[in-house]
Amino acid sequence: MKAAMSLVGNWGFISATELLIASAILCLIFITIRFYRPQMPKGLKRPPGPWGYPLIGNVLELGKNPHLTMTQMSQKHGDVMQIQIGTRPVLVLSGLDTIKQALVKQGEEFMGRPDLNSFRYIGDGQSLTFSTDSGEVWRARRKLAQNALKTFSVSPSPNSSSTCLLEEHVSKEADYLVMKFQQLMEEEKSFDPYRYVVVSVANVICAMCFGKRYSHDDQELLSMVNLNNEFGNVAASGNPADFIPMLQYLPSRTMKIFKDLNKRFSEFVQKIVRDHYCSFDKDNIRDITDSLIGHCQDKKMDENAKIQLSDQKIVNLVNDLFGAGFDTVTTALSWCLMYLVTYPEIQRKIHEELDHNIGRERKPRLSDRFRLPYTEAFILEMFRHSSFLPFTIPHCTTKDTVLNGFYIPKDLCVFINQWQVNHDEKLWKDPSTFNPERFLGAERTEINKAESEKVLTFGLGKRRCIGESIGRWEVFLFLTTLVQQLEFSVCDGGKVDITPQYGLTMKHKRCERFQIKPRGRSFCRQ
Ligand code: HEM
Repeated sequence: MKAAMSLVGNWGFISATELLIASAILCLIFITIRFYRPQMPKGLKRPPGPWGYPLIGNVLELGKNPHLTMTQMSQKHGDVMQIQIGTRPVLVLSGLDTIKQALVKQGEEFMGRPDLNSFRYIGDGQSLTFSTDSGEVWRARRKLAQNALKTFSVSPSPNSSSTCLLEEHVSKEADYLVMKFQQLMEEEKSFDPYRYVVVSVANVICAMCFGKRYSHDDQELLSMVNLNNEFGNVAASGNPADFIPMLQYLPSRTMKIFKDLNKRFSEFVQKIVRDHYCSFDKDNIRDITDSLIGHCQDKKMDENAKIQLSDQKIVNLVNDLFGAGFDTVTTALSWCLMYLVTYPEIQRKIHEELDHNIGRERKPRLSDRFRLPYTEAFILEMFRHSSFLPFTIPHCTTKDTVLNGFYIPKDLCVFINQWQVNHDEKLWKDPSTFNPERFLGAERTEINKAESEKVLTFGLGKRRCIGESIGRWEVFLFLTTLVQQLEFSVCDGGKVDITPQYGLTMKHKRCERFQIKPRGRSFCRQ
């Protein structure tokens, strides 16, 4: 996700003066709040949780891997736990049943987004994903985005034998990657695949949003990819003003960089939308944006202003889809490659399955998913084991409610610990072992649906990822095309480091020692 903002992180960059002023004021507020704590409704309890310090709350305990610490804390305090990050109380939900109860059964109550300082700068506060709006306008915009994704992905491909546009774009990019990796092997003898995967995935989104594929050396595309990575790096260090709101009034270097990057990203998207506006399915989008405008704007507004607003919504839409759709898919694919080289035996089984069911002559297609259960199981296990989105995007409550007998007030920030669910010993045998077979049915010829549905990667309920199908399909098609034609390893049989580095999307350490061996006939385009 573009806004790879970590929930907490390295707070070492607050200056001593910032800290002193804020401490003094906040100690006072803290004491006042403790003294005048609101009364609990009768018969209900406050969620349990660890005791925190004034001003910083539990920040020190959370350390460098908050998903692991919160998992440990939840073992002591339970699936509904309240912690304090800075001055902000945060409800942390663990356990698949509790999370389903909150996000699905009580979906309306847990669907909000918190008013975090950083979120206000993403897409000028108009983002579908991050804005605090979860009412009528948000619903219309989510629908618009879902329709746009459908139009851009599953529509039949007019110019090729592919079954849909998505298959055509991914297949083309995956072919290019095979060719690029072969060329890198010849010229450099080893390479870092991430640098090339990221551009290919960005290209798929570009093709879907703008109907245009960029060359891998295109400066415009490369600058956007770099911008997004820079954004991820800054955001991964965490923004203290999100959790100590008072800090937003003090000058902050992180916030300045954050605003600047957001502005540059928006300008980039606006430029490409202007350049490629003619390739949008405007009638479809305008129909929906018109009804959206009807909800939120004065109906007497003149036509020009309506069109402008419509275009503005398209900019926001592209901003949302681009941001959400390319970092996630790139990260998933690069985790797949890491697991392939870490477990050569598993890679061999995927090769066997591909050879047996597709051969090496025909290109893999999306419809092959059901013929390749082991490969599908591998992808599921990658999602589960890496849990590279350890938390969903933060939620917040839209009204006072009760969960598992605990009183939960309106506007409380809620973290959903996906990592905990994916490593819960009550749900998984040996959760720390990477074992795709856990997802195969008794016959080993199909995926065990009940097991696969326990993996939590795309969130649940009203805020569930709208790009889930596209994300899964992209990962499948990129992976099968690469693995059908190439065998991956690292130089000298070396090991790679697959320890996740904390962030909203957790990455592994980059590895420049990848090697490939071609596996027979290749049908790459030159
Ligand atoms: C492997 C790929 C992907 C993963 C793991 C993933 C995961 C997620 C997660 C965890 C959320 C937050 C859910 C929540 O807050 O409860 C999310 C939201 C979202 N995702 Fe994805 N995603 C992926 C790919 C995509 C793609 C390809 C697109 C679009 C092109 C997309 C668009 C979105 C949008 C727009 C939201 C915000 C939904 C809302 O707030 O209503 N995602 N995704």
